Amino acid sequence: MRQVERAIFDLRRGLPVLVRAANSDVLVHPLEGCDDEALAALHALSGNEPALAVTRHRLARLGLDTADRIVRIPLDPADTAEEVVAWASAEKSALPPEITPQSANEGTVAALDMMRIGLLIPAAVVGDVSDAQRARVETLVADGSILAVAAEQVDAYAETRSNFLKRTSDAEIPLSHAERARFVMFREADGMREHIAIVIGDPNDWSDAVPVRLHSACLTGDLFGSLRCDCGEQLRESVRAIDERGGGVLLYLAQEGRGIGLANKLRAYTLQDGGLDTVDADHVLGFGDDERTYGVALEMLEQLEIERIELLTNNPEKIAAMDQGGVEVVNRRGIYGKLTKQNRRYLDAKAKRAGHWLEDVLNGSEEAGRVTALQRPAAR
Ligand SMILES: Nc1nc2c(ncn2[C@@H]2O[C@H](COP(=O)(O)OP(=O)(O)OP(=O)(O)O)[C@@H](O)[C@H]2O)c(=O)[nH]1
Ligand SMILES: [Zn+2]
Repeated sequence: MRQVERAIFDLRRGLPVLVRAANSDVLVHPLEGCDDEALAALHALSGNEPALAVTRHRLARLGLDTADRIVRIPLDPADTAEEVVAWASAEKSALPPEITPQSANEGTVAALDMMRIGLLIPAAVVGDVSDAQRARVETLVADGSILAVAAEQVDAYAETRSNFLKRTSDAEIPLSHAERARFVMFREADGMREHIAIVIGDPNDWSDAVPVRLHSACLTGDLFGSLRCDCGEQLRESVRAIDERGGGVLLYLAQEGRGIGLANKLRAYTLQDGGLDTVDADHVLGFGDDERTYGVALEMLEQLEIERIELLTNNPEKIAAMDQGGVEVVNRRGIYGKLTKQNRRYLDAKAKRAGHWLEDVLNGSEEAGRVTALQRPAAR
């Protein structure tokens, strides 16, 4: 497991790693930091012509469909790094017609899984190690110049990494909107991410269906009051609403940018400034509509012994995730930020593309910045 974490760390630093797999060992260079020199080095060291590995979301942006999760686009020695980076992440980009994407081998799939876990753009240049180059590559692995990791270790890591949340510490933190608040900190097993449960009030006094907010981190909105989204107001209003309802829990989840990370969210914002909506911008970078999963939230609720909830959300996916995880959503409560000229397009896309219940905000009939008094049954 530690080897996988080291490999992700190297990829984040822009260094190549070797992924060992049954059919072929694969040398991987992350897209970020990929220049002509890196391309040439990968070609020379692997002994094979490199390929560009991308997700099916990215391939769709290039106008091609695939049933595979990850594909490889074969590269030619004449292709420049600039072209390769554009095929992987530029808004307007097309592959030369003679290029046909191929299924990705096991090592390549593992490589892209590491990119996603490391919150990098999910794309890489990869080269299968030839028999002629094997000894040279092994020398570099043996002397520590290149880190090697097994594809099956990556699979195991991706499946179990968020299991076994460790409760690390907690403290009373009176908040302006909820004086009786306790921050309870959890750390994922691999130590990479931390999540916080803000426990409001006394659990003994909570109503049978505990008011709960699952809040995905948004540094720009939560902390700086960005007008591009509604997160900051939703956060503060949730705290106030939970307190008003006799207490409950806000889970502050380390899922910045719907799970793509802050660096990629900023890239997505720049793409949106060029005209794309929030979902299409993520697709351009190779991500799906929403990269979040809620296993961590379910585990936190389990550790807090919460089984029945009133969920503060406008997002049907969150209700579905709780249902599937065995937490009963007895009721849903809408929670809205202010409609601004800067966030209208974002909220509109959330409603149209992801089915969020935001029609009252968008048509102006909902009082801005407040939690609604509406008691809508959970949509199932
Ligand atoms: N990728 C991406 N993420 C964004 C964008 N705008 C906001 N976000 C992120 O979207 C997430 C919003 O999270 P939440 O407030 O939990 O929720 P939601 O899915 O809108 O659902 P509810 O607020 O519960 O209705 C945060 O992680 C933000 O950082 C964007 O344009 N692109
Ligand atoms: Zn936000």
